[in-house]
Amino acid sequence: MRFPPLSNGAAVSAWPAGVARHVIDRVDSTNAEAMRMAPGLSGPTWIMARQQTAGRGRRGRAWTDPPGNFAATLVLRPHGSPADAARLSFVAALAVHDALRRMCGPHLNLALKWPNDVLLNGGKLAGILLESIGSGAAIQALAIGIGVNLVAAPEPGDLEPGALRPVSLRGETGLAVLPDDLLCALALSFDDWSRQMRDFGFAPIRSAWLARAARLGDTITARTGATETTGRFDGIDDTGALILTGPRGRQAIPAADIFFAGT
Ligand SMILES: O=C(O)CCCC[C@@H]1SC[C@@H]2NC(=O)N[C@@H]21
Repeated sequence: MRFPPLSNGAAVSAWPAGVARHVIDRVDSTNAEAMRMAPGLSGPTWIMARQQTAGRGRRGRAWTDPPGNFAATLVLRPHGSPADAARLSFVAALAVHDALRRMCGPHLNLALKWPNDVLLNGGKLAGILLESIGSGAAIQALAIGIGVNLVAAPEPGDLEPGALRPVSLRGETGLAVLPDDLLCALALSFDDWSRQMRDFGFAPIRSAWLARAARLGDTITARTGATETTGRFDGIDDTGALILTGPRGRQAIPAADIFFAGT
């Protein structure tokens, strides 16, 4: 099937073999729908909604997306360990980055922010939320939810103090990318990167992610609950934890929100 070239980002028609897709007009959250559908799915499936009424973000935050923005969830039955499942968030961030570059061109000023945001011109363009059915060694299904502000970004006043400026692709560049086209590009890109991880492990994912990382080598702050750690951002380890080097030496931080000075 060929999508008509309605956007000024390149239209994408190919779709990875063995992967299903469901497109829904309106749903509470594609991640919630993924959890409901997972028991009946026979293989990897992308669920995309044209509108979400109760989109969810990381750490219990809400995620708003009007029609025209991208909201989709990939449901997988992960074969590896729970740690491998967590590493798929880096695969997803790389896939979003590369799909947008492929559609919009190499000059699109994209970067990745740990753990898995995609930035455009330094503002937050896309977020990723991993949720699972089952836990530990018994993960039955993994939902990788991806939201991209293609046409509109939330008002900064609706966000928590210190949150990165939200941006949209259209607002920053004037480019129009259709959610259906991005879904195809993203599904292909995710397929490529997840094969890399299956065949060669996390090392190539880690290096590709670091090559696209924002503020590598800069001083940043990681906040987990009431605990704040400030230090030099020295990369990620082989579990995907953030490496910060500060007055207390080198620390690996498995989960946090990070803040850049001056944003
Ligand atoms: O807080 C974040 O940065 C993560 C946002 C993830 C939003 C996406 S939109 C598609 C999927 N469905 C949801 O309810 N959330 C994710």
